[in-house]
Amino acid sequence: MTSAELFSPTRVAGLRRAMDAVPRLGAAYARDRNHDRGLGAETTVSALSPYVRHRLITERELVAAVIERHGTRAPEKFVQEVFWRTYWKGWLELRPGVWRDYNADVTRLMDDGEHPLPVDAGVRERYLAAIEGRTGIDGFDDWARELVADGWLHNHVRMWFASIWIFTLRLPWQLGADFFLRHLLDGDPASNTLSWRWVAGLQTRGKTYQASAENIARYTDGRYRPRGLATTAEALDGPPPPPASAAPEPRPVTAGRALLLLGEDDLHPESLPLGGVEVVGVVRPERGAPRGPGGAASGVQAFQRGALADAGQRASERFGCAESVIEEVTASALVALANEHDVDRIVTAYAPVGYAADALAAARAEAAAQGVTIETTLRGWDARAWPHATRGFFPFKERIAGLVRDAGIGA
Ligand SMILES: Cc1cc2nc3c(=O)[nH]c(=O)nc-3n(C[C@H](O)[C@H](O)[C@H](O)COP(=O)(O)OP(=O)(O)OC[C@H]3O[C@@H](n4cnc5c(N)ncnc54)[C@H](O)[C@@H]3O)c2cc1C
Repeated sequence: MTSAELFSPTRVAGLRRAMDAVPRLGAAYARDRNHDRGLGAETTVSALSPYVRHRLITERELVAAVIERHGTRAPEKFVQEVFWRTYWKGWLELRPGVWRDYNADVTRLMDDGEHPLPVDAGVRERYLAAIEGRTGIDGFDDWARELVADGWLHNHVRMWFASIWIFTLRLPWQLGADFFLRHLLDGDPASNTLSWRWVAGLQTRGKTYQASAENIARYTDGRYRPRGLATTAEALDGPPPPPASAAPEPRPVTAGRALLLLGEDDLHPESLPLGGVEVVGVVRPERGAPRGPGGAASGVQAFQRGALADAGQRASERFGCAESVIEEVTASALVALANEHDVDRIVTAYAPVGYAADALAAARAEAAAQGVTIETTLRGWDARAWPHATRGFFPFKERIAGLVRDAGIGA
């Protein structure tokens, strides 16, 4: 099956998958989630990440659905996993320099060809063997091919893959993160970059993740038992993470007529906090953000485009106005549409650190110079959680029950 058959890029498809998954996301999830049984009926996890990543389904509605079904105790593990996503997003939001450094590293390590390859000839050979599934390492080669074909991997597989990439194949972690980001339908600047850093021992300083043949055999129900894996996993060297900056403040958007711009990070415009905004037109880019110098894989591009189109249609129905499609987010395209609709304001969901936010920031500065303001609106879910992503996940975890309550869930 192709990624398009496995993951249809619509909210309805996401909701259907969620309805099937929710009964399994209580005690069964806590017990079985580390086993990789692949995608399909036997999956031990939700496989909802492409939908959650683009907010075709919001974290809030997913957590609310599992708590409504199971109560608060049984789905604790699942709720925590959803909050890992929120935590990583907050952590990177408070330290955008880590994202800039990662991008600079990828640019430095790759040549500037149409299909970029590592500059270093020795790395290039091993890199190609790894991404084409030709290393001879049991499991790893199948996972590389699965990632390219399906656009999704189980969490445990991602951990083993990253660990083997870094400690057995001795490839730069940034190139593995880039390979993941370009091929995962859920490819996310925060969850991906910071998980790779975590495996490498850069995130929790000195603490690495070491894949072992026994662990892989156990959690793949004996399907794989790779030989020759690195027997040590010494943390990589790197600068300590910068101190946390201030979290973005939620500000009410100015009431009145405005265009609503959709972005691929938040595709549930129906639940955006829009206060007194009167949406007079919906704007969406035709394609999603690039995902690195090599661009997003074709399956990812198709998912991004489909998800944007799905949200555009819903928004246009919800707000009762026409939708305009622009090629990509640029000031010239947005200012022209603002003039056409006789408005000087465009409202959009807050774009978290990543490629889409970079494009938005550039367009915002240029549009302002031409008299069109782009205002962002931050969801309460992020606004309440991100300020707590200053240290490790464990202190953050203590806040989860309160954050769930503050989101009005289980009340
Ligand atoms: C090296 C590596 C790279 C990763 N890259 C990404 C990425 O680019 N995008 C991404 O969304 N996740 C990433 N993850 C986290 C995690 O593997 C996926 O979110 C998860 O496998 C998605 O499958 P699921 O929907 O079945 O998750 P479930 O177990 O069903 O969890 C439900 C939801 O919680 C969130 N979630 C669960 N586990 C994590 C986690 N460890 N970190 C962050 N969020 C989590 C996801 O939104 C997920 O859809 C990465 C993990 C590793 C180890």
